[in-house]
Amino acid sequence: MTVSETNNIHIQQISKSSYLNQSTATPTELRNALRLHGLSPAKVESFDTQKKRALAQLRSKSSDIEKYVFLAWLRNTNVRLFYGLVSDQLEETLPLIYTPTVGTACQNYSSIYPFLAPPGQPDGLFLSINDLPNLTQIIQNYRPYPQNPELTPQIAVITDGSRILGLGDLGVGGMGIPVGKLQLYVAGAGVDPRRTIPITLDLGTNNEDKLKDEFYLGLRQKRVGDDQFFPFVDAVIQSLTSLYPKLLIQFEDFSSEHAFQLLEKYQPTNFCFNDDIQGTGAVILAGFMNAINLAGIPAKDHKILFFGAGSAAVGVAKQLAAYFVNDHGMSEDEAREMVWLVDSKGLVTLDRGDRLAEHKLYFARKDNSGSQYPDIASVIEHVRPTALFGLSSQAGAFSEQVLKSMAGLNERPIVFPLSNPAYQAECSFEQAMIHTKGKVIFASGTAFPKYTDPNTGLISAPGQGNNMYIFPGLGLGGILAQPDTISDRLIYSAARACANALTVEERSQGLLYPVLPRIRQVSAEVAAAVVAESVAEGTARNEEAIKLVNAHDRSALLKFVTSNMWTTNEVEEEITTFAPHL
Ligand SMILES: NC(=O)C1=CN([C@@H]2O[C@H](COP(=O)(O)OP(=O)(O)OC[C@H]3O[C@@H](n4cnc5c(N)ncnc54)[C@H](OP(=O)(O)O)[C@@H]3O)[C@@H](O)[C@H]2O)C=CC1
Ligand SMILES: CC(=O)C(=O)O
Ligand SMILES: [Mg+2]
Repeated sequence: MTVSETNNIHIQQISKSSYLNQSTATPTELRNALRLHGLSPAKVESFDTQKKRALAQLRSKSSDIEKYVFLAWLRNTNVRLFYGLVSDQLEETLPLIYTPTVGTACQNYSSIYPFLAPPGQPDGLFLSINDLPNLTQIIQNYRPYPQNPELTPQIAVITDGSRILGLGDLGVGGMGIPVGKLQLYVAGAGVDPRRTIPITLDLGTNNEDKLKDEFYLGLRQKRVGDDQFFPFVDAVIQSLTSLYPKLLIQFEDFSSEHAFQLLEKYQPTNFCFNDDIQGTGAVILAGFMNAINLAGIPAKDHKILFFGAGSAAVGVAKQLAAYFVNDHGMSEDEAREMVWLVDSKGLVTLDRGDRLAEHKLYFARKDNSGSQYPDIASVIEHVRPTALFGLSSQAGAFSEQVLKSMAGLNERPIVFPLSNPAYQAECSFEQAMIHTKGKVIFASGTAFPKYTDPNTGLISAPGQGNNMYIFPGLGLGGILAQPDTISDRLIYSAARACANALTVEERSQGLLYPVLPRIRQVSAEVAAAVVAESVAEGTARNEEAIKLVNAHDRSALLKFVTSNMWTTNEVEEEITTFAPHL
């Protein structure tokens, strides 16, 4: 092929590239040099004008799902404009690309799918059980940015759609979650969007409504059994890691038993973590560290009740137990006894008479003297908790009576209804404020509006205890340090960094988590802590990172992290490489 033929291919690719094409903001000289002239109207506008128009269009949509579709289309046609808009308007756009709207998008995924992405611009990578013989080839088909074949993927978020937020089994509709999480990696931690792969494994669905839906786009069959599930996941992991040896894999929204089994299997040997178990564990530990300062009760005097005993609850419980051991000198048994779990049958005890799932055994109580506590009210009376965490997907489970009981037992009750999306939360911020007379220390999984006290006019802001404050920074730290595995120590360091990321002003406002517009700073702190811990435990392989950590220069380490964060400016820099004479 001649040089001019190669250039022609590049030029055609640029005009079609969602990454490089800046549309109406492309300067005239570039339009001429790259033969883009005439492919958009004559006016050359600024990036700010483009963002202003996009925001106006976004706001003109009448429903959140229309806004989701619009934003997905924008991301799949103009990456720079999408991330520019999202970064400028995080508080407005995050609830659209992430929880709560992503939940609605997953529920309706098969109906909206054709409108999310133009042909040839995949929304993510779909791997079905029937693809087993050709996985390696199919994974390589995922090339949304073909003009940069050397940009190997750095992070994959993988789901099988079996437990999407608190909405259950949504089959291939689960794709919205890896897509949403990876957008947070980019917007929240500056991972290069071209180096991310959202993956949904299609192993069937047990959702009868989906199986009956004529538009459902996944395999129309029940989920495969464990005899096929585990070998298939294994084949996917093997193919991914043989193609991309440095790829970090984030497991997301697998049903709880599979989530624990996959983590147990892959954590010791593979570069991976489970967001629902470890990411949630770390973010709630961070919020709890800050909450106990507000509650004014020594850590050792807390009694922590979990409503829900799945991957998220047990993940958080384990992280809290590690905190009591590491930071408060408790023995493992003492730390374990700080925790009570409630599942759909009531307080989890060893002698309840049913066969407990493996992941519940560690925290199952044996001090119940044969008594059983079948509902939340009786458990609260029995335990007298200082902190109540909801990870049950049972909307409204923290009733007026429950909230009043918590307020009766505690000067400052800690109540975290963490289930997603908002309408699955165990209570709202408003309910918590009203029924505890404003005493509550609160965080929820999905953001709730601020509460204005009708008598005093005082405005209170709720915390958002969502793993989004951990996984982007944890992933970036992992990518930068390059250990072979993500150890428990790295997760713990992420939690501590997140807790410490509050500014003096945020602390004085009684916040548990930093405000959302600071998510990149938080991710930088988390990533720096992960890099430092990786060096300390001797697993980091990035020489520059090792040198910086060993020099004990925190600001240099933070600078190293932030200088590795992708920004929309990189698009402008890259496109000019195609016209070096300009
Ligand atoms: N804020 C955040 O960052 C995160 C929030 N989450 C949210 O946590 C929730 C749970 O996730 P996960 O643990 O993976 O899901 P699971 O479905 O595995 O767990 C749900 C748990 O709730 C229990 N439960 C169900 N109904 C009741 C009831 N009526 N009374 C008491 N307990 C009940 C279940 O009991 P049983 O075991 O008996 O079935 C199970 O233990 C989801 O809504 C998810 O969105 C998850 C990750 C992160
Ligand atoms: C936030 C999240 O990961 C979940 O709800 O599953
Ligand atoms: Mg999740």
